[in-house]
Amino acid sequence: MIGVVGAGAFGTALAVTWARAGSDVVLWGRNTEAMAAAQSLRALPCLPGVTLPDKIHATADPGHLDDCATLVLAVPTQFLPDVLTTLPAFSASHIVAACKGVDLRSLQGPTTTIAQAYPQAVTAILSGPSFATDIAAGLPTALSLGCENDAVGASLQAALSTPTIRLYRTQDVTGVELGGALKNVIAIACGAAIGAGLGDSARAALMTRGMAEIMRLAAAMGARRDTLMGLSGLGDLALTCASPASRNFALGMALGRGEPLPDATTEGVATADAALRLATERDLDLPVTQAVSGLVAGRLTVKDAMTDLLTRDLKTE
Ligand SMILES: NC(=O)c1ccc[n+]([C@@H]2O[C@H](COP(=O)([O-])OP(=O)(O)OC[C@H]3O[C@@H](n4cnc5c(N)ncnc54)[C@H](O)[C@@H]3O)[C@@H](O)[C@H]2O)c1
Ligand SMILES: O=P(O)(O)OC[C@H](O)CO
Repeated sequence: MIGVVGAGAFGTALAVTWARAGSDVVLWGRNTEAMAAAQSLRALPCLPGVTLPDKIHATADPGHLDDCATLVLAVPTQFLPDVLTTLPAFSASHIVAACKGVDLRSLQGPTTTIAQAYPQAVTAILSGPSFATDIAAGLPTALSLGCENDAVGASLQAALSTPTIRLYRTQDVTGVELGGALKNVIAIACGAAIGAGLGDSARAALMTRGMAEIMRLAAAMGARRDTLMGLSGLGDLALTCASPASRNFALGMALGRGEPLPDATTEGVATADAALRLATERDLDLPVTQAVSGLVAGRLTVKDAMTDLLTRDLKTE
């Protein structure tokens, strides 16, 4: 049985696809009334029009997660430590993070946070280009599964792949985590460029230089280059920087149009500052990330940010 913690858009979409593929799934959300309604109406408002298969048990009672050998945590990264301390201890042997961010307080990726709470469990990270709505609609998706323990990684890869979700496996957990987290920051930059009318060429430049920043920081933290050139990295960057369906890209577009910050809990907002701190500790320069940090905090306008980026010293590629 698979336990999914977090009945938001992504957790629900994953639960739906695994249930459709034949797994029994416990879908846990913190709101008792909302989860009782989900269990009886077989739907959740975060995924309109999607019917919860019978194999999903929607609940707000964490006791129902006790029998799950595998737990998948699909909550926003900045809330993960709270979720882990609020919930009772579980006996799950495998815990998979499905979050895309770096915790701003600890500067840790989700698997490290989980491993501290559950030292007995093997942790893994599931990330890659995927909109919850696409997964729930049964559209084809390919994701990266990062797990240091390759035997457990292989069993999770088999258990969590479905006819519509294909998982690729790697032991490079850091690379998968950082690829998914840092692409959100670059998506905000690209959205801002498009929202401000700076054009597709500017977006391509930001994607490319943003990818260089992702590689620079990730390599300094021990990630492998080929991981970042894979699904969680280049793949997710391509999706998120090109689609207004991305909350990070849409947030950037709003800022680019001169509107106030729409939602400070969007993953890329906190992760921009976390990435900058990680870079400062390593004496690395991340100019696009720095621009995003200034933009979301209201310290910079898009015009100022572009001027800063364009007037930097000229360099080799
Ligand atoms: N939505 C997508 O298309 C998508 C795709 C891939 C990955 N992700 C990632 O999945 C993660 C979750 O995103 P989502 O889209 O499901 O978000 P969401 O906003 O739809 O849902 C978040 C869930 O977390 C819960 N939550 C929020 N704050 C909480 C708290 N303090 N304590 C306990 N629970 C809390 C909410 O109630 C909700 O159930 C993020 O890291 C996101 O980047 C999302
Ligand atoms: O809506 P976003 O910006 O959180 O993006 C969703 C997924 O991460 C895309 O892979």
